Amino acid sequence: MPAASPVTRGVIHSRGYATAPGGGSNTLLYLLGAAAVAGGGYWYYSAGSASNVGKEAGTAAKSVAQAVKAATKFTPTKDDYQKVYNAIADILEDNDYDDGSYGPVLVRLAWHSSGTYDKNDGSGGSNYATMRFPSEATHGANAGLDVARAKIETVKEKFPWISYGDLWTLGGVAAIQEMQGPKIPWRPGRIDGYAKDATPDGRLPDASKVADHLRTIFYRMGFDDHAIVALSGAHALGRCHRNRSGFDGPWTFSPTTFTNDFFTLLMNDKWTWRKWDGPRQLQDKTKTLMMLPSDFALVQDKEFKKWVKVYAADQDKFFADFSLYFSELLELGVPRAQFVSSEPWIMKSTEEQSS
Ligand code: HEM
Repeated sequence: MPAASPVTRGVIHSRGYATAPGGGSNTLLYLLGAAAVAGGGYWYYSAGSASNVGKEAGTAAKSVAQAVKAATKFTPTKDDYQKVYNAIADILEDNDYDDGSYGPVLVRLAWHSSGTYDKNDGSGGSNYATMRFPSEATHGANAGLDVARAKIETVKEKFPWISYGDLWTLGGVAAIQEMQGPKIPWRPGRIDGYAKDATPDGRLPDASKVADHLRTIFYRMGFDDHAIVALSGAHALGRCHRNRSGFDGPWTFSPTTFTNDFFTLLMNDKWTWRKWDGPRQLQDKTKTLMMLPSDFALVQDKEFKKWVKVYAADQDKFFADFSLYFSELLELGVPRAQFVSSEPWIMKSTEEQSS
């Protein structure tokens, strides 16, 4: 257990919003407050996807009215969040998309919406779902995540009371669990912020860079070397897309199942630089799989490599550590007081529910 994780538990980075979304008198107060500024601002209940940016004040006021009505009537319970989880699980599989699942790109959405956190000033993180705003959605690192946001918007339509921050992070949780990964402790409480909360470009890692850069980026979030390696194991899932990052191909032969294959392949395969017209990346001997320069840095750096070896040899250990760090990642930037529960919840997988 990576008990010494540096992401300090219990630190509250309050940004001045005293509300628990989805219910209670705090929420109502917040809603009414927001109604007062609806003309000028963004509203956490309204459909705040990037395409809606700049909607008329009248629409915002209408959304506010609906939200006030909803909030006075409805306080979501854990069961309600489980229903959202199930609805996300329902939209994952699609044989016409990539390797047959939206799971990997939803994991990437959850990670990119959280990994903007800066522990030095408490800005960024999953709280305000600021990737809804063009100023953040257009960051190079977020290329392609419009696909994930549009897909999960179909769930938001069914459960309009959930905040985008909660929805996107729950999307990552559901995707990992449904793709046979570990349980990811999660709890709701994020609220949707405003365009002014959007983070500057450059907070997410650059795949063409190596160990020093990874440390700069992840230490800023409050993570350590151990966490960097564990979290990178998510690259067992999904693939790179030429029209998104410029890189190309999957990391493993089972990109829709969560495994420790990223580490076993990294340790045991022979990786050579691919000769092509794209950005520098490595390929395996079958020329099917790829590694990014930043992935390869994990076996070039002695400290990182220690953990790569551990995870290549022990999938259970990887699952346990990944679960802890991913759960922490998804809570970055959220004031403790906002969470509706003092402890994270374990959401049931669809498999468990059917057995
Ligand atoms: C360590 C630094 C990291 C770098 C430099 C990096 C870089 C990238 C790049 C370039 C892509 C390809 C995007 C595309 O072309 O579609 C990608 C995809 C992905 N990343 Fe990372 N990543 C990092 C860490 C993480 C972490 C911490 C997670 C989650 C815990 C993660 C999860 C994913 C997933 C699941 C995909 C596949 C998305 C898809 O199939 O559409 N990555 N990453």
